[in-house]
Formats: sequence, C-alpha cells, structure tokens
Amino acid sequence: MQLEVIGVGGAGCRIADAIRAAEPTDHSFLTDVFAFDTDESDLNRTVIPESNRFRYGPDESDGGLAGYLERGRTLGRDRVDDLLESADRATPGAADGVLVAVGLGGATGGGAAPALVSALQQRTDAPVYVLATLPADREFTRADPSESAPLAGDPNATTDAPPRPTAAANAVATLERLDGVASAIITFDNEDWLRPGETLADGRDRCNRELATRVAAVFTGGGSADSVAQTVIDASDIRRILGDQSSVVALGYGDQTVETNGSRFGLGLLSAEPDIETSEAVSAVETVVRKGIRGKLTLECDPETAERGLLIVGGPPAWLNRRAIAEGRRTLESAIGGSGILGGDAPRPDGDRVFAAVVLAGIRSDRLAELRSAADRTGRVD
Ligand SMILES: Nc1nc2c(ncn2[C@@H]2O[C@H](COP(=O)(O)OP(=O)(O)OP(=O)(O)O)[C@@H](O)[C@H]2O)c(=O)[nH]1
Repeated sequence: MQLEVIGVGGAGCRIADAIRAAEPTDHSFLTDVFAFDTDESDLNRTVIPESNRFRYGPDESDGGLAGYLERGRTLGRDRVDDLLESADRATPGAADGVLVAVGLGGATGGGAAPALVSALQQRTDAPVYVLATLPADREFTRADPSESAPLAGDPNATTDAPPRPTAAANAVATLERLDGVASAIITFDNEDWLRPGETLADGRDRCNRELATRVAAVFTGGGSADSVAQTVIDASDIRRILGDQSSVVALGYGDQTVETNGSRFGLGLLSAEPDIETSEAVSAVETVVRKGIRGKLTLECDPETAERGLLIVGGPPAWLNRRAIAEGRRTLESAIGGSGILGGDAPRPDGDRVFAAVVLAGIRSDRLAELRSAADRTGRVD
C-alpha cells in the first residue's frame, strides 16, 4: 500500500526518519514523509528533505516544550491547519493511509497529535493511524523508589528528578484524546525495548530501527513487478485488521537469514531459483512465524486478547513454502482470541531473509494499566 508518514515532535520525527530509511529500494511504499516540530535543532538532525520539515510555535518554544502538554495542545490546535496547508502533500488520494508518528510522554507530539489526526480525518477518506511510543519508567520514576516522584510539572523538582516527570501523565492524557479520533493506535513500549540501565538517548536509534523494520514489513505489502504474491495483502486488508475504532495494536516480527545464490543478474537466470529442501523452507517459515507471534512484541500483551490478526510471510520466493505459510496462518488463528484473521505472502526475489510480520489488533495490555497508575501517582493531566 502507499503510506504518508507525518512525524511530530522529537520522537515522531526520528521515527519518521527511520521509516524512510527502512523503505526497501525495490518496494517503495511511502508517498511522502513530513516532520513537524517546535524544536529546530531536533528537526535539522533528521535527514527528511528540508522542504518537508516544518518548525512551528513562537521563538521561545524553540528547543521544545519540556513536557508542558497544555502548551503543546494549544499550539497544535492553533497550527495544524497551517502546517497541513504548507506541507506540499502528494495529490490527495495518492496515499491509502496516513501514519502520524509521535512519542507519548512529551508535549509537542502528544499535544498536537489529537488535533492533527482529527484534521487529517476530515481531509481524507483514507484511515489515519497513529504510531505511538510509550514512555519508559526510567523517564518518570526516580532511581530510588523509596522517594516519591515529584508532581507533574513540579517547579521544585530537584536535580535528581527523572528527566520527564510528567511522561506517564502526558501519555495517558494523550491516549485518551486519541481514542475515537485515530483509526488505530500502533504502540511501541520504550520500557520493554530499552536495555537495563540504558538511557533513551543511547537506545533510541536502535529502537527506532526495530520499529521501522516492523512498520515497513507490514505496510510494504505483497509482491512486485517481477514476483507476484499468491495472496497479496493490500490497503483494504490492512484497514480491515487495524479497524477504525482506535484499537490498540502491537506488532510482532521474526526473521532468519537464508542462503541465496547471490545476484540474480551476475550468475544468470538459472541461479534465480535455487533448489531449497522443502524441510528447510518449512522450518524457516515455522521459525519466523513462531518468533513473530510468541517473540517480543512492540507492546507486551497476551496474543489471546487480540480481536484481529494479520500475518505476512516474506522472503526469496523459493523459501516461501505454501503449506508452511498456511500452517502459520492457522497458528495465528489459534493464538488470538478473536476471529478476524488475514494472511499473505511477500516475495522478495533479491532478499536474503525469510520474515514474518504479525499485527495484533484490539489487544489489551497490562502496560497501559501500569501507565495509568503511574499517571495517578505522578499527577494526572486533564
Ligand atoms: N522510541 C523512541 N522514543 C522516543 C524517542 N525520542 C523520545 N522518545 C519518547 O517520546 C517521548 C516524547 O519525547 P519527544 O518526542 O522528544 O517530545 P516532544 O513531543 O518533542 O515534546 P517536548 O520535548 O515536550 O516538546 C519521550 O518521553 C520518550 O518516551 C526516540 O527517538 N525513539
């Protein structure tokens, strides 16, 4: 499918950047990528073309809004129409969906996202999905748990205060505002993806690459001019699975490097379809499907809670064993509680890995309840 990506705030713009970098050269799926931020220097660190980068807000907000969500909301409400007008977006209708990337916890992205998503919903018939990171505990919790965390925006917060004391409260408030506005909310939990002791600044590029790999695998979809998928997953399939009711979504992914005969061009056409033992191909597909469903998800949850699920198995065509893919689909079907399942394949003649991309939509996750309790402790934002 064709996707437009708009990153808002520091995290949103970096993630938009990472998605752009993850776009396969032979399978483009992006119409446009835009970056909106109050912080000029953050914006300039992205490699999104200058024509697609927009700084907004008064001069004193340059450098970011330091987590003051109310300011972010006001700025967002006042400026999103201008931003969408000034962004030279591809011909209306060129994209089958829009993805607004944002880091929940901050003020610029979280503040603007509800108004931006709502404005986009009015301008397009295509679904408007949100890709949202959830803050890690280390951002809003003191290292010494015996001390209580400072109140949100507490001006008396001391130097040992966590970097973003209001992150949980901001995240919960923004999620509530996106409910009923976003078509679906694809989540990525920084708490689960940062390593023990690692700071966000140290781990974020790795996290963004992991997230972008999953987003690209889901949205790139089926085959290409030189290799047609048996079951193509298109934009309407993705729409059916993600829904239009602000479902919370987690992505799973598994991959395995496989042997190929090298360049299809260098060694002649005979080498394009190497002989692969059926048992080897079956085992590779089974392995990646298992990792995709039972491995680490972008948001930890029990797959059983999912209402709908999608499985895309991709890789060099000779490795895409039909029987194993059908079996993988049945495995996903029995793993989730709901009944809406779709499955497809994505041949990648030049690829060197077999992968499974999994979408679990309509999930319930304890992490969201944890963030709500943390927000109650650290000070809720209305
Ligand atoms: N995965 C990931 N998460 C990030 C990244 N940068 C920030 N975050 C998360 O996103 C939240 C918001 O951070 P930013 O996006 O920098 O904040 P902002 O929207 O620019 O808002 P202000 O800084 O308050 O103006 C943080 O609390 C982190 O949890 C990133 O590059 N990757």
